[in-house]
Amino acid sequence: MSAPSPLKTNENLGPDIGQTLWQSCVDQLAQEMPEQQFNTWIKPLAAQVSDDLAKVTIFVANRFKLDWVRAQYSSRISNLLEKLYGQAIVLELAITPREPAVRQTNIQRPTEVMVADESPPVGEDRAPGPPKNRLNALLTFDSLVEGTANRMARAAAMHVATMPGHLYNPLFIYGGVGLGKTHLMHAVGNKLLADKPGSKVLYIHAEQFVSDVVKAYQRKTFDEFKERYHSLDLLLIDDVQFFANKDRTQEEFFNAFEALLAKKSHIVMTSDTYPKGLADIHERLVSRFDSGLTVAIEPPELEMRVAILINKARTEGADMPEEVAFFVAKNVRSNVRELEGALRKILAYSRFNQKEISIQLARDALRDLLSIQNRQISVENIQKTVADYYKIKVADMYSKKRPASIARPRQIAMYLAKELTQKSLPEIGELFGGRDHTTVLHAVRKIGGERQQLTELNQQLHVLEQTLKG
Ligand SMILES: Nc1ncnc2c1ncn2[C@@H]1O[C@H](COP(=O)(O)OP(=O)(O)OP(=O)(O)O)[C@@H](O)[C@H]1O
Repeated sequence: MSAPSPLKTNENLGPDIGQTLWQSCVDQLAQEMPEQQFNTWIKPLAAQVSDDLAKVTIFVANRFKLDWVRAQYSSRISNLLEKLYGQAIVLELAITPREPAVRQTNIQRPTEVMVADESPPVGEDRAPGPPKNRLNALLTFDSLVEGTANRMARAAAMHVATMPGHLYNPLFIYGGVGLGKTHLMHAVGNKLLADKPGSKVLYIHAEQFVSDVVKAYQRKTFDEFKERYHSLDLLLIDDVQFFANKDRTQEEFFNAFEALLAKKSHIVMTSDTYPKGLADIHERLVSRFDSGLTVAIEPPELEMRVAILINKARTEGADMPEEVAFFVAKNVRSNVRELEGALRKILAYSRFNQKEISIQLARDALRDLLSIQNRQISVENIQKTVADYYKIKVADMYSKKRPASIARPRQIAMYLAKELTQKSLPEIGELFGGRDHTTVLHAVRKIGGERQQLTELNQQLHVLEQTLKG
C-alpha cells in the first residue's frame, strides 16, 4: 500500500502534487457552488491522497456531515478529481480522527470510523459565556446601500429591527443569489442587539437547522432543542428552500414557528423564491411563511451598483473614481457578490502594479470577466434561438396562441430563461407577453420534470443550451 501524504486542510496547502490537485478541485467547486454551500460543506474538508494518486480520503467533522457530503457531493468530487488526476480514483470518506493526523505518519485509517458527533448544537457553546448568535457585526444597515431594488425589503427589515414582534411577522425576503438577503437579515439582528443588548437573537442557515434537528433526534434531546429555539426573541433563518423534502425538520420548524409567534417573537426568513414558489414544503408551512410580509430583493439597478462599488472601495481604503465605478457597474450586472469580486480584482491589480485606478486598469483587471459578460445570455436571445430550433415565429413567444406546437417551445424557452439568466419569474412572464409568474413557474417545473424522464427532450435542451452558451 502506498504511503499517504499528510493530512492538510484546504487553507494549508502543501507542495505535493496530490494536495495541489485536491486544492484545484476545491477551487473549482468554489467557482461552481453557491458561496454559503461551499463554505459550509466543502471548505472545511481535509484530504489525504495516496502517493500514487489512486486513493483520496476526505475527512469530515462528524457523522451527520459525512452522510450529507456523501449524498450531496461525493460523486461530483470524485468526477472532478478523476478529471484533474487524469485517472480513476477511489474516493473514501472518513470522520476526522481526534488526534491531529498531521503529526501521524503512515496512518492506517479505518474508513468511516463510528465516532459519536460531539460538536455542540447551535447556540450551545462548550466554553462558558453568552450563547453564540452567529451574527456578523459588519453586516449592518449602515453598510447596506439602499436603492430601488431593495427599498421595500430594507424598510420592512428596519421596522422589524426597531419594533420586533409587531408588524410583518414573519418577514419573508426572497430574491436571486448575492443580492443582499443575508446581509439584510444580519442587519436586523445587529440593530436589535445594539438597541436592546439583552435580546435573544439567533441567525442560522436552514441547513444548520436541519443538522440540529438530526442531532436532537439522534441524541433524544428534543426538549433542549425546543428550549433553545422556542425561547428566542428573534430568529433569522436563511435559505428556507433547503427544508424541501425534510419532513421532520419541517415539523420542528412549524412547532418553533408557532411557539415564537405566540409569544410575539419575530421571525425573518430568506429564500430564493417566494413562498408559493417553494417546492416540496408542506402547505401549512408555506401558508405561514406568507402570513406576514413577503418582499423581494431585485438585482440592483445601475446607480445602486455604482454606489455599492464606491462605498466598498472606500471601506477598503481605496478611492474609486465615479467614471470607473460606472464602467464596472455597466459591465457587471448580475449581483452584488460578483460586483464585490470585480472590485477585489481591480484593487489587487492596482496595488500589484502600483497604478491608479482608471478605466483602462479596470478593463485589464477584468479582462476574463468582461469577455464572459459579452457572451451573456438574454431572454430575447433564448426566444429567438428556441423559435428557430422549433421552426416557429419569434412573435409566438409573446402571443396568446395555445396549440401544442407553439405552447411547448414557449414553455421550453421559459424554462431556459429561468435556468440561464438571472431574471425572476415575474420578469420572465413580462418578457413572454405579460404572462403571470405562475405560468412561468408551471413551465419551469414541467419541462424540468420531463427532462429527467425524456431522453429526447433532454437532448434537445442540451443542444439549445450549448448553442446559447456559445
Ligand atoms: N445593497 C448592498 N449594499 C452593500 N453590500 C451589499 C448589498 N447587497 C449585497 N451586498 C453584499 O453582497 C454580498 C452578497 O450578499 P448576501 O450574501 O447578503 O446575498 P444573498 O442574497 O444572501 O445571497 P445567497 O442567496 O447567495 O446567500 C455580501 O458581501 C453583501 O454584504
